Amino acid sequence: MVLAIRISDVTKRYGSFTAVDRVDLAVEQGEVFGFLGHNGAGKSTMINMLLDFIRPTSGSIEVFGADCRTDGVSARERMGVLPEGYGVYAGLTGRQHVQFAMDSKGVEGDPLDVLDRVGITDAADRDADGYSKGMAQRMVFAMALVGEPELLVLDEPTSGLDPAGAKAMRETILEENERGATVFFSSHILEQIEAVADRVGIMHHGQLAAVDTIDGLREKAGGETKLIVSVSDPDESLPETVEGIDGVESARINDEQQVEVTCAKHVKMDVLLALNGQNSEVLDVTTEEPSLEDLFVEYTRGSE
Ligand SMILES: Nc1ncnc2c1ncn2[C@@H]1O[C@H](COP(=O)(O)OP(=O)(O)OP(=O)(O)O)[C@@H](O)[C@H]1O
Repeated sequence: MVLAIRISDVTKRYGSFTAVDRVDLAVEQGEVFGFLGHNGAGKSTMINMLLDFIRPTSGSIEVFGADCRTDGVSARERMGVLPEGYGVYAGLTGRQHVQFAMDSKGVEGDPLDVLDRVGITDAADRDADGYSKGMAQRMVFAMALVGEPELLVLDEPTSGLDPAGAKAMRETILEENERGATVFFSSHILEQIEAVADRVGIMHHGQLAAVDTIDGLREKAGGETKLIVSVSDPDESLPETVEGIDGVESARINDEQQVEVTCAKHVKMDVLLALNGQNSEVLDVTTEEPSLEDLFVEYTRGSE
């Protein structure tokens, strides 16, 4: 199958400053791909090259096999776009904005249906220039949804949205994906990406520091897990009992008198057996996987 996006050895320099540094990335059709990075990591620069708003210094980008530079029109026809720093046309209502998107894509229908999906039908006939940031963001998202695009490219789609708006946006992203759309979206908000993305790319200082599924990133970041074990007799010597096991990084008694053990996933049973074998009995166990935030810190640590 043709890839939805193929980014090949792309670099973007501004004078002597390298904003995007030799990025290679392939996004399959049907994926929700999250593009994660701190402010200034190079996410928007990469997305703007994908949209042919700016040109790479070197390398190439294809969307559904069409080169973004030489065949940008056929690439753009299949995309719905929520760019960073979009403009709202003063004097046009939300309904007229969506109608404009429909006309330019040759799509029939009622703009209100699309505005309804983003929750701003009440404001459909108000001048969009007076919209709040979140409302304008929703309207531009509605414009991106017009015509059931095969690829949605969304730059920080949840910025400016309240929590309910961000949740609705995530649900719409998943609905779009279910109908078959590929979604490529950037964010510096980890939870937004963790909630919907099949795979994640972490940008750091212009480079793609890691690309994987969230589970895969967890594995690569050490595959460690935290066990929180309630025992019948939480003796101070219990941590020492498990600390000697190969694969255990640390163990301690926490404030709730539980034994907290950070260890490789494959030694979980050894830890439990050791805790059960002494003068105490294991009563309950919970595990905590590292969050995407932990992984993000792990991948970007030490090179600030
Ligand atoms: N036109 C430009 N001229 C010079 N430097 C630029 C230009 N555009 C972007 N940069 C620099 O490139 C780097 C990457 O910027 P970019 O906007 O891609 O980051 P980002 O990851 O999208 O950040 P944010 O989350 O803040 O939007 C930044 O250091 C930025 O200052």
